[in-house]
Amino acid sequence: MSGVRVVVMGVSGSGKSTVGQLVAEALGAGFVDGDDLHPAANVEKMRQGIPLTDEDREPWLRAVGRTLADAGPAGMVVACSALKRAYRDLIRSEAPGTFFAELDGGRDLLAQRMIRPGHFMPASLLDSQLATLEPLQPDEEGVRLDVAEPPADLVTAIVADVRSAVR
Ligand SMILES: Nc1ncnc2c1ncn2[C@@H]1O[C@H](COP(=O)(O)OP(=O)(O)OP(=O)(O)O)[C@@H](O)[C@H]1O
Ligand SMILES: O=C(O)[C@H](O)[C@@H](O)[C@H](O)[C@H](O)CO
Repeated sequence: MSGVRVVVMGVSGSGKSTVGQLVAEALGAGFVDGDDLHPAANVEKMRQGIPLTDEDREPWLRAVGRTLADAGPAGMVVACSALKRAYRDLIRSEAPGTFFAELDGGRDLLAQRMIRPGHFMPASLLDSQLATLEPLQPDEEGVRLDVAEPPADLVTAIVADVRSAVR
């Protein structure tokens, strides 16, 4: 039997790695940071300040979906931007039933949170991330939350929603 499948999604700096890890701990599930599944060429492109294309993201999204699908009974949480509806459809095609927790915030707050010494993602890519983002739609299983809230509150809300969705 497969366990819960959760993607914590949002643009760069929205907190998906931070919150995703805590959600995984709270659910007793595994955690993978989607950034670790990117082909090296994608990371290099982002480091150079060049936005990824749909074609760049396709193999990566499949890897995200397979990571969710291959999880054991404990389940899996993946932090993945999953910016477009089509990207989430691709993930769901590999891992049906995936729950998406979207972290949304205003541009200024996100820009502040992208200032992380040593991180490959330059803050200059925030506008293309926001332009690409297609928020979760009403027919998609998931929840949208405001990243101005403290991580612990976001985790409590996501865990409650995931539990009621899989019940
Ligand atoms: N809810 C929050 N409240 C305050 N600070 C937060 C919150 N969530 C994340 N942060 C901080 O914001 C920064 C960005 O968070 P994080 O790296 O988790 O984002 P991300 O979406 O995974 O970004 P990326 O995809 O670019 O790696 C980090 O310094 C993190 O500690
Ligand atoms: O789809 C994308 O453009 C990428 O996944 C980015 O969102 C980054 O990987 C991530 O946010 C790193 O900071």
